[in-house]
Amino acid sequence: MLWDTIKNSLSSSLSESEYSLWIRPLSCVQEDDKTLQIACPDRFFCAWVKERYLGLIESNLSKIIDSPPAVSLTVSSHQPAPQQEKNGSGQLRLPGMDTFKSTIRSLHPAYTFDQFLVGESNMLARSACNAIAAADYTFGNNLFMTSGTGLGKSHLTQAVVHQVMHNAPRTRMHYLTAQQFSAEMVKSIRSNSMQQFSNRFIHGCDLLLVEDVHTLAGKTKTQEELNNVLDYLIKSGKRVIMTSSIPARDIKGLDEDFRSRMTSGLITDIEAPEYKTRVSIIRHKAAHSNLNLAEEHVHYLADQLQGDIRRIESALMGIKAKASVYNAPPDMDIVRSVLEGFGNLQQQKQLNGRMIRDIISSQYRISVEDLTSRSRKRIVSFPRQIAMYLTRKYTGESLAHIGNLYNRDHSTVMYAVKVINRDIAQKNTVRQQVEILKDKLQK
Ligand SMILES: Nc1ncnc2c1ncn2[C@@H]1O[C@H](COP(=O)(O)OP(=O)(O)OP(=O)(O)O)[C@@H](O)[C@H]1O
Repeated sequence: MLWDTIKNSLSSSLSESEYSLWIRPLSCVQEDDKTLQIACPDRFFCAWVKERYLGLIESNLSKIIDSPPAVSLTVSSHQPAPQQEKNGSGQLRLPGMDTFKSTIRSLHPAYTFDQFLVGESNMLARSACNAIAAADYTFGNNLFMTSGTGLGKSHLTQAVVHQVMHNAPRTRMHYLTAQQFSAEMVKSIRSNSMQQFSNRFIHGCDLLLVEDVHTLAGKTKTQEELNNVLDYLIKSGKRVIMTSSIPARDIKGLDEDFRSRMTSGLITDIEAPEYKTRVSIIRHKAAHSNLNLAEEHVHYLADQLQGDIRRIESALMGIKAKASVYNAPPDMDIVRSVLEGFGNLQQQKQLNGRMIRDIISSQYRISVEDLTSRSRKRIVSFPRQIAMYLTRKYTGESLAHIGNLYNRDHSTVMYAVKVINRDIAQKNTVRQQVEILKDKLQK
């Protein structure tokens, strides 16, 4: 009862997506007239709810009860049971019917949800993948995930495969790259077995995961075939995840029908991890490889290595190797000498929020005072939103930090990023302006 009342009031104070994402999956395991025990689906979820929503839940509870609120969060002890055939395939198999086995390209054993560090930059992608793995349709049944290189697309995609193999081993999964799909299709055409090829993906698939779909640019026949497969799978409620290093709207040489089908579900962009997440990634990866790094080194690396997480991994390997050659714990000299090998550090370091603010100020001929003022005039608010969007995209600065540069809070930055993303998708003028500014920043 208490929990229902609190949920009702949260549903009116939070946005629909926030409510569905973070509150709906919670369940109340115990309540009396002054305490609530709430179960979250997993550890990550628990930590997130604790940080973001526990205060809100407690303040709602204190409005209903007289004593100080006592809310505890636990991880649900109810692990999803391995899915049965019915959940896995969505169809019963009759004797004699083709059983279509899964095809799974090789998996990295560490690309699991547990090993994936979460921050604002990848939170939505992680939650959506988790939902798809659990056959939970909160985010729909198909997902298009984009990011720059080394930001976790393959890691998350493989985490889904690992989890499904563990929890619902009878699910018929096809996990492959777009190039592999294309090569297999060509082989089938040559061997006159296109019908079997189509059947395997259309009738023998509960979960399709295709990586690097941007490589299909210009491959008309493969696009046509994959389009048919997607059409069937999406309409029949099967699950699909696709990844691309380029946003779908920017992939050249794509059939428009195919582009629109690929992006008919949730589109999520993983951004470069913000400073706090980089620190967690460095700590986690160092601990995993038995590398003892002082906090000073962790923060130095987080400051220097923005973007591509492979660079962090490579730096840690280098530090470990050098430390073992010198038979000494890593010190700042070792850390620095390893980073010297990462050529464009300097360039990355130069690009920061202040610099972007100055560029926007000169491009739009608006003073920094106006950009940081309370003015909501379009002539000021639009460049400000563009500046926030570009800072988010091209630096690892946190939402709060970017907000500070403009005397705003983190939610204003989130809103700006959302508005500009939407405008880029819908308005040519905005897309062109952003392209021109991106060029300037890259120079
Ligand atoms: N959030 C994260 N937490 C921990 N490790 C991560 C995270 N994101 C990425 N990584 C690690 O970074 C490396 C690169 O990630 P991944 O291969 O998934 O990137 P990608 O986006 O698929 O890149 P590409 O587009 O180049 O294929 C992997 O070793 C992965 O484990």
